Amino acid sequence: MRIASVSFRYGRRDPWVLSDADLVLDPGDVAEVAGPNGTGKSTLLRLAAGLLRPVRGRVEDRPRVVGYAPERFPADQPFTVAAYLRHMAAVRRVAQDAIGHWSERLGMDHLLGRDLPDLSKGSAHKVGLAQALLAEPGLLVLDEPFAGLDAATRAELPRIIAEISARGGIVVVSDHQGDLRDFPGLRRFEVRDRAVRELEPVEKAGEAPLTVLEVAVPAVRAAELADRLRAEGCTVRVTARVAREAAE
Ligand SMILES: Nc1ncnc2c1ncn2[C@@H]1O[C@H](COP(=O)(O)OP(=O)(O)OP(=O)(O)O)[C@@H](O)[C@H]1O
Repeated sequence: MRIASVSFRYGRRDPWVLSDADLVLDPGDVAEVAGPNGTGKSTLLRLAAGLLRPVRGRVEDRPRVVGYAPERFPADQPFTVAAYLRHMAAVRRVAQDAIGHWSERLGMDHLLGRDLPDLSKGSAHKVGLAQALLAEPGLLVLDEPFAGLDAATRAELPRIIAEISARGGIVVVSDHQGDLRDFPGLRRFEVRDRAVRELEPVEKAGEAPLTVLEVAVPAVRAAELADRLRAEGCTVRVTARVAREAAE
């Protein structure tokens, strides 16, 4: 699948989020999309999934069945989890057994009878994942899938991604927390300055000896810098604020 010279802005008066962005993904690829906050990761993912149309450029050879799980599942809908998933299975022409399969794997059997608006953020997120997985997607797009997940589901998700990749599916994940960093063969991309560029594979970076660098930065810049360094493949630990004199 190819994102070919894609430019996108949300409205005529809005700034370009992406400009002439290119990305080629092959069957079986698992791609992590990183980048500082607000640079366009979610936008790129929605363009890849076909939920947004490029203003310029094209998305070519997108697999026919696409699963997309948004960063925030819109839980404000008057259904139970089971009714919602039954509806999604019907829309996607998937056998209803798929619901039981995915609800078990995602540890959400106990949620099936609950009303969507009553779910916690993490539980709603699982519903978003389940609906994305129902139809055996050839392209699975997950926006921050690990955020708010319990430990068991966090551990299960890379296994699910590996299975989709093994049958030739493409998986695109924005992963702010780096949960997929150890995923074998992971391709890493960064969205920055309206472009998409591929980063070094983690294995290569992992072969080099490590140095621990202590850096004190103004508190307001900490999150952005930490994100940027994580996108570069560094391990970042943010510690408490210190008084300026102590830092010097
Ligand atoms: N529906 C929208 N309408 C107008 N502008 C939008 C819309 N969605 C996103 N934007 C803008 O597009 C830019 C890219 O947003 P996007 O959500 O793709 O970034 P992101 O890298 O995923 O951010 P984050 O890390 O915070 O999730 C931002 O400036 C954002 O304000």
